[in-house]
Amino acid sequence: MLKIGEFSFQSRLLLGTGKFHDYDVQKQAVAVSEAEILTFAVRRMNIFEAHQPDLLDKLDVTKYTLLPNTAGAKTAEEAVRIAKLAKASGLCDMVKVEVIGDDKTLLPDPFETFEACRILLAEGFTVLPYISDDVVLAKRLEELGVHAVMPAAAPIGSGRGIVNPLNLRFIIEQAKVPVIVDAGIGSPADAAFAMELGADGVLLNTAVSGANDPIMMAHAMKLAVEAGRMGYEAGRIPKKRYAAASSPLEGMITGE
Ligand SMILES: CC(=O)[C@@H](O)[C@H](O)COP(=O)(O)O
Repeated sequence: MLKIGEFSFQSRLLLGTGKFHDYDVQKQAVAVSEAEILTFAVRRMNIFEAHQPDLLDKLDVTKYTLLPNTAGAKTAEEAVRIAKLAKASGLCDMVKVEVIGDDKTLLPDPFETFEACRILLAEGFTVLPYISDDVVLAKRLEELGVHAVMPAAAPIGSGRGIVNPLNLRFIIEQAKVPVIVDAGIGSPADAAFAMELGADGVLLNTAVSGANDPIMMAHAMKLAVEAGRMGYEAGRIPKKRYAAASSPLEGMITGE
């Protein structure tokens, strides 16, 4: 069970709704993923600007928890404004805080992200900041009171997978709130690896929407997240330098 603030979920896979070429494919991909949390960029929606499309048009939104995100914000003030607009539109008051600090890498601005989180927490939002895999920032945000942290595996849309597993592991080990690995996941193996590291969930978009078969990939991601989690809970064997026989002659049950 994934618990974020007051909310509880069976699924540990969070899905982005953008960049699908076809809304029917998006709908089917969302369904087979069995994701319960869907995120979308408020600024790309017609609630923000009338000419924008409705990314959720084909989806039965009553079946999901909608996680508005503040993509497109470059300052704390913009992120707060977007979050408030989403809330005023009757959407969930859980918000993914995304404040981009660099246009080329789309990496988040830690200072503006922190400030946006401070303001939104004071206003009663359930706050999930998207951050780099910065161990100290994750800690500071937790102390501030955020409800989850969302460190990037790699830059958004890069599909590079987990570039710094050690940092993610440090973030996970110290965390007292859920850690959801967000952005840069390229394949089911990446998603399973994040879960095996001990992440509480994975958020991804491009790996599914950009796949040759987004519906099959959504299914694969669901299985990968479940398998990774089970592997983590089961406890993997330690890595050894040398071989250890699979059928040793001594020290095992003999049947006598
Ligand atoms: C949809 C969303 O919130 C993205 O900003 C998110 O970070 C996913 O990134 P990928 O597209 O790399 O999975």
